[in-house]
Amino acid sequence: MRVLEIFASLQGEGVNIGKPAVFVRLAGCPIRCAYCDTKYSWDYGAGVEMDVDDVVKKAASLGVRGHVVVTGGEPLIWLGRGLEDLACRLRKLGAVEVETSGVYPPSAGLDRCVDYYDVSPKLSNAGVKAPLHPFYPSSPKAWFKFVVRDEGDVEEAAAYVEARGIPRGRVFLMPMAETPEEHAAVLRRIWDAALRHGLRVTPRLHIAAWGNARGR
Ligand SMILES: C[S@@+](CC[C@H](N)C(=O)[O-])C[C@H]1O[C@@H](n2cnc3c(N)ncnc32)[C@H](O)[C@@H]1O
Ligand SMILES: Nc1nc2[nH]cc(C(=O)O)c2c(=O)[nH]1
Ligand code: SF4
Ligand SMILES: [Mg+2]
Repeated sequence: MRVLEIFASLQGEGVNIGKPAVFVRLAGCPIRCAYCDTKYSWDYGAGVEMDVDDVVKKAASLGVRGHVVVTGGEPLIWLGRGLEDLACRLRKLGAVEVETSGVYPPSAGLDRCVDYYDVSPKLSNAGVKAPLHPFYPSSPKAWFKFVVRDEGDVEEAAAYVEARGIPRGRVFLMPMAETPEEHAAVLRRIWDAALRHGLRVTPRLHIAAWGNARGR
């Protein structure tokens, strides 16, 4: 598989926010959201070719235990091409969380080895067609992060959750931001709308601390 980076950091977003974790970022994404903060991951040939063995060895060598995040790009493009084996073997380091757009359902083999799906369904602010697969609203392992930049986006997220039967207790709103300044400004802009709709907000810890720096 093509691997962009393997690093240790704090999980910056979502249900596992704040946990020390090893991140494995796989290359390739066909979805191409307007706001994507990881555009360098889109190219299928980005990064370096590594076999699962080497990825697990490198991840283990960072010394962090307890939590692993597999992200991208869109990591599920690697279904049937090493992703299942990778997730199952990373589990010896800790709980496995997969960051995904939710467009592709997991295989049974992947689902066996994933502890959390951190799903980020795409609203109109992404400017792309990326329908959420119905697997996720009914998976007890799925949590949802909606990227929002203003009150209109919060309204759209609330309607989306209602329409797809996504359990509200598994939903977060997340500010669209790549700098600490934007992050604070967007939080202030969505704050009251989140309250009105009774939806939980996740900050982006790494953005607040470092901006959109690679390896953080
Ligand atoms: C780079 S994506 C990789 C995983 C997968 N492709 C996805 O979209 O969920 C990781 C997370 O970053 C979020 N994200 C990307 N760009 C962002 C931005 N500018 N502001 C806030 N969140 C962003 C995505 O929505 C997703 O939750
Ligand atoms: N600290 C940190 N937490 C993250 N959670 C999800 C990330 C991602 O890019 O998928 C990410 C990231 O890039 N950095
Ligand atoms: S699906 Fe994820 S990686 Fe792909 S463009 Fe959207 S935010 Fe970026
Ligand atoms: Mg990121």
